[in-house]
Amino acid sequence: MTQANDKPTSGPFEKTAGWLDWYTGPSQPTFKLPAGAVDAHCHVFGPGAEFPYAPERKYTPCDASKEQLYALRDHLGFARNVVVQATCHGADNSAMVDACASSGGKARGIATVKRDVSDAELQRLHDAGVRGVRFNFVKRLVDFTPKEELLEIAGRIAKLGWQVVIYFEARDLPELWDFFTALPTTVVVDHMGTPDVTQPVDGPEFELFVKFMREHGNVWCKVTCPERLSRDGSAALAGQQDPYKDVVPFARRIVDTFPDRVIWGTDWPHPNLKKHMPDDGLLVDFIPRIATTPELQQKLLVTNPMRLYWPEL
Ligand SMILES: O=C(O)/C=C(\CC(=O)C(=O)O)C(=O)O
Repeated sequence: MTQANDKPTSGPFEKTAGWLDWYTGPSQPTFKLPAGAVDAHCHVFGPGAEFPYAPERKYTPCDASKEQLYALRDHLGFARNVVVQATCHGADNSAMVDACASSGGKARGIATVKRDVSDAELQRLHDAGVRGVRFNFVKRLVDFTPKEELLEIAGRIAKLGWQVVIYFEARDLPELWDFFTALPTTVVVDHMGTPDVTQPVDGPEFELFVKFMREHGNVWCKVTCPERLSRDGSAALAGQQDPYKDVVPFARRIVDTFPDRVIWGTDWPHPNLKKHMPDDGLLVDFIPRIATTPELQQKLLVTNPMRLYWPEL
């Protein structure tokens, strides 16, 4: 049986130089997740031998299979996953769809689609558990797609009741504002809009993000990725119970201000981290530092993601 500490493999592909593999042997979290908790942002990679990486990809990861993801889910104490299509698979959603389809209803997916996707394919994705598309504006990950093409896709998926997940860098929010605020769906922002956490939490950059959420009730936020955003050097490793201190004020502000529009996820297998790979057990222990009461934790981990991804339950 696959365990959460199985070793990563890379199949027929050669990993990007300097690639950090996901952490094996994650610790048992001290924080006990509420029953029914959802890991609302994670990925599967390949395995490349079965689901080849896309020719247009900007990085080649180590494999991170559905079995390994679900072993981690069980180890950490989550009940469900939302599997987000990663750019290394381009618009070929096969690995993500396969993960959802074989989860016994415990996983939903976020896909990448192109303008030429057929209605039949959208319906097939829906039937497999897909509930949204991701628009990625992070320049190191994707080539530019014209906004009118994305708006056309958003209009079509809105009819299925899907959401749009947006991934962008904070400095690009002013330029993307008009486009984001024109989206006709629920909009879910990855990683708090990737703030520069060396700036003040009430400085102009993060104020703009808070204004974006305050003025647009359809905008939700993943308070994820302290390990990606942190600049203070304290990692969730070796039993460290107080890592990523510089990210805490940002995440806590969003959770306190918009408790009904926040969700959380591991971001396993943590693509493209450069300095360290976190122990996912310790990442779970980060949650009570940003959602500081049982009520906030219940909303963040259960009520909110269930409303977004399993509204029928
Ligand atoms: O886990 C994430 O969200 C982050 C990624 C990879 C990614 O999103 C992708 O490949 O689509 C990143 O910042 O490199």
